[in-house]
Amino acid sequence: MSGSGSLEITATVVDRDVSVELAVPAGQVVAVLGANGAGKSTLLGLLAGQLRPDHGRITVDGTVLVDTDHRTWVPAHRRRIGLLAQQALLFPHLTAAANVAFGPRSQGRGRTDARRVAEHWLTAVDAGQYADRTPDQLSGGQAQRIAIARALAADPQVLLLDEPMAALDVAVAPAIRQLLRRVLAQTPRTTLLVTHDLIDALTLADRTVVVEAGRIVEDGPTRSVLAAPRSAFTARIAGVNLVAGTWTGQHLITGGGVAVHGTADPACRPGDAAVAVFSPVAVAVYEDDPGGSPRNHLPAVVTELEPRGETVRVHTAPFPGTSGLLADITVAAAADLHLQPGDRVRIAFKATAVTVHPAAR
Ligand SMILES: Nc1ncnc2c1ncn2[C@@H]1O[C@H](COP(=O)(O)OP(=O)(O)OP(=O)(O)O)[C@@H](O)[C@H]1O
Repeated sequence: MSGSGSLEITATVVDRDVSVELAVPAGQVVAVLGANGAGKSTLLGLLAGQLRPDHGRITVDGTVLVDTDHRTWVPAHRRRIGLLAQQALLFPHLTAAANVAFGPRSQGRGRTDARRVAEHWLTAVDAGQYADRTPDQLSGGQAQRIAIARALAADPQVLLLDEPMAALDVAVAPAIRQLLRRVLAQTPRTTLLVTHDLIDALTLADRTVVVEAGRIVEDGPTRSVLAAPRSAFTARIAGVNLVAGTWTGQHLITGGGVAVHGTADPACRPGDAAVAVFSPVAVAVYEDDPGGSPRNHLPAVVTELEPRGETVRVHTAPFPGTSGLLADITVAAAADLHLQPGDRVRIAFKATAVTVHPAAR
């Protein structure tokens, strides 16, 4: 299998007011975040060949797929770009195995060879037992596994995932997320993942771009974008506390030796890079050691007090593993503590308010 390719796109779609420019090195997984109507699907549609830009150029590994200046247009079926949508969209009359073998067959592989590729990917997505079922005999989660196998069996240079967990039952989504994480780690593949879910971005993506009103307005390592949001959209979904470290089996430990206790995603294994996520609302601020000793309490230095209506957001100084923690406390509590930037405080948060997730590479 030849694997992934580097991607470059510059494109404008005038009537949608979308104008994007993005370069993705081979093998990188990029989360694409943005509000409804921001232009995420338009970006995927341009790459998949469902939509023509008014102006633009798209290349994969230097091969030109679209170039409006030279009237170059490679149709969707001749691009090695796989698209996985919210719905599995399997061919209803074909078995799961035949659905997965479809890509290799249409690329000219023989029946036996295509069948072998299909078996490999069905096993990779833990769906070997469904090989002979037709889509009407599969649950939503099972069908999405088959759709992932079908997308990967075609060995795309670029994989486009359009909210692949959004249509699934909340109970099934974590298993599919874990599966995507596993298959993307086994064979690095240039991937664009459209999602509304912070945890998808944190656990699957090396890099996050945020689209707002048809433009890419933020671009950077996922944790930095989420920890220091600059656009209104990211501020709404992010503004969370993130602490990066290593999962020991009992807790997360930062590079500086700070332990954070929380509920770990079952995919976390001892020794793995991990990230603890918790809301500023769950964080309390004390002058001294809090009594009753919540599991997590740390020394911190106040850097900024940000009034937010009924609450005050307390920003604290960075330490290894985090760009600084946030605490949302009441105005009365902030007044009682006489908080000032530069104050040394203790911050505390319950382990039950913290979730720990495997971190993207
Ligand atoms: N088929 C279409 N024809 C014309 N305009 C469209 C079409 N689809 C989307 N648009 C417009 O293009 C802009 C970008 O929409 P797009 O669907 O790419 O956003 P999105 O970020 O994917 O949103 P969502 O999260 O709701 O899927 C919006 O202004 C939208 O109204």
